[in-house]
Amino acid sequence: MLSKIEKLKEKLELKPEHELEIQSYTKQLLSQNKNFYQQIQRWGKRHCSGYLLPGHELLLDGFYEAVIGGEYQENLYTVVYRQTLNWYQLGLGDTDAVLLYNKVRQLVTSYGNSFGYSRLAYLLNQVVDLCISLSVEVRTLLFKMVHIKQAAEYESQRINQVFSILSSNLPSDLVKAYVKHQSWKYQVFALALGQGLDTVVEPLPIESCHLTRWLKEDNYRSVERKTFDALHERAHELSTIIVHQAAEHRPEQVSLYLQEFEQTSEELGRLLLECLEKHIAQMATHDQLTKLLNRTTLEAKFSRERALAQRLEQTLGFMLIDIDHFKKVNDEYGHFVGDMLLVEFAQLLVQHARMTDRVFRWGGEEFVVFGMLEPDAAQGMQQFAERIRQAVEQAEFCKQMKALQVTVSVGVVEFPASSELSLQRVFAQADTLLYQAKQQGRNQVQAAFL
Ligand SMILES: Nc1nc2c(ncn2[C@@H]2O[C@H](COP(=O)(O)OP(=O)(O)OP(=O)(O)O)[C@@H](O)[C@H]2O)c(=O)[nH]1
Repeated sequence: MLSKIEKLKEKLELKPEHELEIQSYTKQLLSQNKNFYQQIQRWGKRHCSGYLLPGHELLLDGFYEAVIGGEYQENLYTVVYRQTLNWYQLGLGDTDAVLLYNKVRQLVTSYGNSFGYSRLAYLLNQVVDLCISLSVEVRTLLFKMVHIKQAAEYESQRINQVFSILSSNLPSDLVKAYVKHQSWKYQVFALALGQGLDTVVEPLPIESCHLTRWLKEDNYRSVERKTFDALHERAHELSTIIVHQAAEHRPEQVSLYLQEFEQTSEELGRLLLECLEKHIAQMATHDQLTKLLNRTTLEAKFSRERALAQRLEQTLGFMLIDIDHFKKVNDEYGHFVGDMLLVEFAQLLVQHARMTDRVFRWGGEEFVVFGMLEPDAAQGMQQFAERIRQAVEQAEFCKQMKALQVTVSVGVVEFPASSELSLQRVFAQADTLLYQAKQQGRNQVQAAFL
């Protein structure tokens, strides 16, 4: 595929043999006068001095070498880019740029003619046409980049605001990754736009990316990792290329890679958003510490389970479990150990529960388990509660820190689903039984059939 500069050269009929011709003239001139680039630069500055603002370079170093040197590949694009950027920063508009290029046109014409090379003057005029076309391209690109940079800045502010409201509920590494990604992007645009930055823009190394860290600890496994990792790696690869190209002032390359970067990050963003939605939905229905269902879902699950049990003419079992003297654990070993114990305790409950049982964290150190009983298992829930009581009694918790042993008190209620008992009623009964268990010395199960 032809590059933009190749296409422009074709349009302007600047052929490879013309470039060779210019090169051979330049060689001749250079052999006659070693300082001729500096000379023409001084000459140019004199001619264009009317446009010169104090302290500002109007025609950059390297510009004449690029124009007169005869090599019109990527380097000319880079030089014209820097030149256009320079004018853009000085506030010169399109008309000023054309006027300046006309000065350059006069300059190269008289330069060619003064050496008696009218053919060179003609060819260099084509090069000036090429520079003007490139400059127009660059200006269009600059406007586009300014626009995208503003959009990225705005997006970054918006994300910061939204996240500062939500962040206490969102995974902080994920939030940091989003914000870092956005601010990196507009810094790259700033770099490509030649704007001075307080800090050096570095590519984003994948190893230190917050997203990588978050993904490692993603408890929800909600992202399809193979696709996600490939996209994520490509985004970081692109960031290295883009920073490099931006520092080298290659706008065509920057915009090309940024386009791919945008597509990649949009796709990444889409996958992450899906994942966040799942996460937020999860937060509404699950306890964040133990990952068990929370009390807000208890009512709905209870009604559903009771309706199913009614259809099947089954008996339901409901138990309320409370860890004995849990306050002591917190007081003696701190909340961190207390939390760890709660997590391990929840895992123990899940391990012992049947597939059909529902396990909830009611709050604090209280848990609820309910489910249908096996048709022929009389007092099934009571036996199950007893098994749990024994398992807890024998278990050691928080082994990494300090092996702890605890006991539980349990209130168990069993009732036929047809009795249409409300959750409140069942819960109150289980709570009374739990209270009795505590009163009678803890580490025991109290049960009733309603
Ligand atoms: N670490 C930790 N502690 C919690 C959490 N939720 C509640 N607690 C603590 O659990 C303790 C419950 O104490 P109490 O209600 O007095 O009950 P207890 O010490 O277990 O005594 P009994 O129930 O009478 O055997 C309080 O100290 C709460 O601060 C939690 O999420 N993490």
